[in-house]
Amino acid sequence: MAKVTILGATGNVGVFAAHTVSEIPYVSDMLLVGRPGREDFLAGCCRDLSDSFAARGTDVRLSYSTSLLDAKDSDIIICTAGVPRRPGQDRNDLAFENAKIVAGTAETIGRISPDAILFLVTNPVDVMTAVALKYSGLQPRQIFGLGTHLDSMRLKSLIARYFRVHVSEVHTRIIGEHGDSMVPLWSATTIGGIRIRNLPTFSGLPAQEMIETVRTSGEAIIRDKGATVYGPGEAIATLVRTILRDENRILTVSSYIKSEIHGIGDVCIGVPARINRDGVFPVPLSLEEDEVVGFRESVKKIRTVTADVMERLEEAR
Ligand SMILES: NC(=O)C1=CN([C@@H]2O[C@H](COP(=O)(O)OP(=O)(O)OC[C@H]3O[C@@H](n4cnc5c(N)ncnc54)[C@H](O)[C@@H]3O)[C@@H](O)[C@H]2O)C=CC1
Ligand SMILES: O=C([O-])CC(=O)C(=O)O
Repeated sequence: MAKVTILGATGNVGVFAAHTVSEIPYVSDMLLVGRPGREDFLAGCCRDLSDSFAARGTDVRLSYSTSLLDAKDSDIIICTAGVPRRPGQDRNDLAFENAKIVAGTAETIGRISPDAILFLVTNPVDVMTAVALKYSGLQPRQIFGLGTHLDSMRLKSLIARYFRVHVSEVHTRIIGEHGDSMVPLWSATTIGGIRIRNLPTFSGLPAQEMIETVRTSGEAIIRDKGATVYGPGEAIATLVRTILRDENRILTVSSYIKSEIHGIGDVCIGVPARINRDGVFPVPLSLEEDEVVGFRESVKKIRTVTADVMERLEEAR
């Protein structure tokens, strides 16, 4: 049984993640952490969630706090704390402001919960994963970000609809930045176990259009309804379940790579990783030529933003 803590629990993503994560049978304790001044909202969330537990027969000890120190002894800490982008902004525009929040948070977590797995959702998520890794002092296997998992799910859904098959028949991945430079792996995309490129209908697939839809998906949802909630909330629960049930699933998350992909490394970025109770382990893989080129570009971009943020953080401290 496990204790899961959600930081930023008064936010759009945090509130819904509390609901999805509480459904996982291995979760015995859930702590919602918000900022001082938000006690009434947090208390209300706990009461509201408890009602849903009664309705569905869930047995989770639920509590809230405005002190990060109560996250002590957590098995998994999910960080959704930070500012979201507004319409017209890029995720990278949030980098420094959110890095300040994540760096301080990670330092405390490294001290009070050295065995925890720290799961970053805050954007820009690849950069936040690197900041958390540096400031927490935890092992790379203990730190990961939602990365391109949600993008991969968005593409999976578009492909399933195009071919009129159940989503479970589609396997696909997007690697690289959770952002504009993301790279779809058509070489690793299958439908019913058959490589998508071997299907006669592949030639008619509007691949570029699909990727553009995925790239702009978050922006479009934010423009229309203010925040992306259900997609990230369910994706968060999938990852928490994978860890707690020790499933060894291979999901595409932001993780520190040394040189696993064509010798490219020393960066936190979206890559396929084996995920289990011990954490997150990037899977070495070979890509096709055009995919390597795209991945290198994406790594270069993330490295630049990360280096800039790290430098500014050091100056500000
Ligand atoms: N990686 C991904 O796929 C996704 C990432 N996100 C990111 O998650 C983050 C949260 O998004 P929303 O819940 O929509 O935002 P929100 O504004 O609804 O909630 C933000 C939460 O962070 C807390 N917070 C803000 N500033 C803080 C500070 N200085 N110290 C401590 N806590 C602070 C707020 O109190 C609130 O609980 C954003 O950075 C957003 O871009 C959101 C959706 C998907
Ligand atoms: O687009 C955003 O800012 C939120 C996010 O990362 C997503 O839903 O993919």
